[in-house]
Amino acid sequence: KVASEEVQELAQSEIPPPSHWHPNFSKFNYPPREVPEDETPLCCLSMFEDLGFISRWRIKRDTLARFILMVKRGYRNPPYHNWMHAFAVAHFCYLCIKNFKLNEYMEDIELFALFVSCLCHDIDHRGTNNSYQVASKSVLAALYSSEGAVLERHHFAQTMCIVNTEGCNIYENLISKDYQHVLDLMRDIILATDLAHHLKILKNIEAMAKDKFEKTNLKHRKLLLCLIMTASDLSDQTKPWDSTKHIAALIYNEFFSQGDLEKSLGRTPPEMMDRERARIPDLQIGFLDHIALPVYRVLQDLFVEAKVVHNTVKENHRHWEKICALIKLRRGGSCEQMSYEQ
Ligand SMILES: COc1ccc(Cl)c(-c2nnc3c(C)nc4ccc(C(=O)NCC(C)C)cc4n23)c1
Ligand SMILES: [Mg+2]
Ligand SMILES: [Zn+2]
Repeated sequence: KVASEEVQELAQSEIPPPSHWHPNFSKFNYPPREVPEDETPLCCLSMFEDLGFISRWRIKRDTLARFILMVKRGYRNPPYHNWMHAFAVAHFCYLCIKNFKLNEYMEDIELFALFVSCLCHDIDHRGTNNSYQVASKSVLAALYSSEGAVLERHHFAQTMCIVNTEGCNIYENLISKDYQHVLDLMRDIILATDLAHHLKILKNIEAMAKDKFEKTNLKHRKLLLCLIMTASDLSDQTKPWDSTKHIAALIYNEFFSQGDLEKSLGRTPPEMMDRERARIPDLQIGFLDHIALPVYRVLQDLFVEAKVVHNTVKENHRHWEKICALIKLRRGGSCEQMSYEQ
């Protein structure tokens, strides 16, 4: 599924240092979506190299090149859940590993599994959510609906297909104990990207942040892996307003397309997916209040370096509040759908 010339070209390219991409590439305010899509595979190599994974895990260059290109090819092109989302998620994870010095909190193999899971966590996403899989009786629902986390199980299954593809197994030089461990870790981490799972363990994460984090405590390390995964998955909210506003447009473009599909099935979509009923600023304020802010608040409780990240999310929340106030003001006048230009 990936042309060998493309693999050879990537495998033989010199791996640029992080500064090649931007002076702030390793800082939290750098927006990874600025990297041109056709340069993202080489940028992934820069991150693998900078994190020391290539030498630590004896990854062959052409295997890594083929793996990255296969993962990139494994994504479809819905408005939001495409390769650039996965690349942005992996970049935020890279920032956390470097800026929080996660190697002092986690084992090397856990960080390796986490970073690779970020790249793979939404593979073959169709732009529709778990409840739509069940409602539409999709093949994925037939396969996985009894256990829940339908999409996430599929993302993991697709990832395993790539790992098991000739010439793509980046884990081929791990000793067998580590090999099994890294696959188990990827399964747990990718399944943890289901927001329902995150909401289930958030209290435990907050309790862990109140206590002293114990590196020797496997439960603490598992909770931290899930927290960094979710914080990375939502990290578009930690970037400057212009980027966040653009992401909201992509997300609701995807949500409203699902709503249209649900209507064509004769069903009533939830309000947030119904283009006739959704009020995006209100929905975004709700998402930030109930999902995003608690994630970056507890991240800041654990890592003082996350303060700047939490502050940016709060600033984006204020932007949505201002838009809401403007709409209410205007509603006094005409109620035309206004553009959210700030
Ligand atoms: C971590 O897994 C996911 C999976 C899918 C998505 Cl789209 C997201 C995600 N990433 N950014 C966003 C933004 C900016 N707004 C969102 C508004 C609502 C929801 C949503 O699913 N609400 C359902 C309720 C049961 C929580 C998700 C949103 N979201 C994250
Ligand atoms: Mg997902
Ligand atoms: Zn995602």
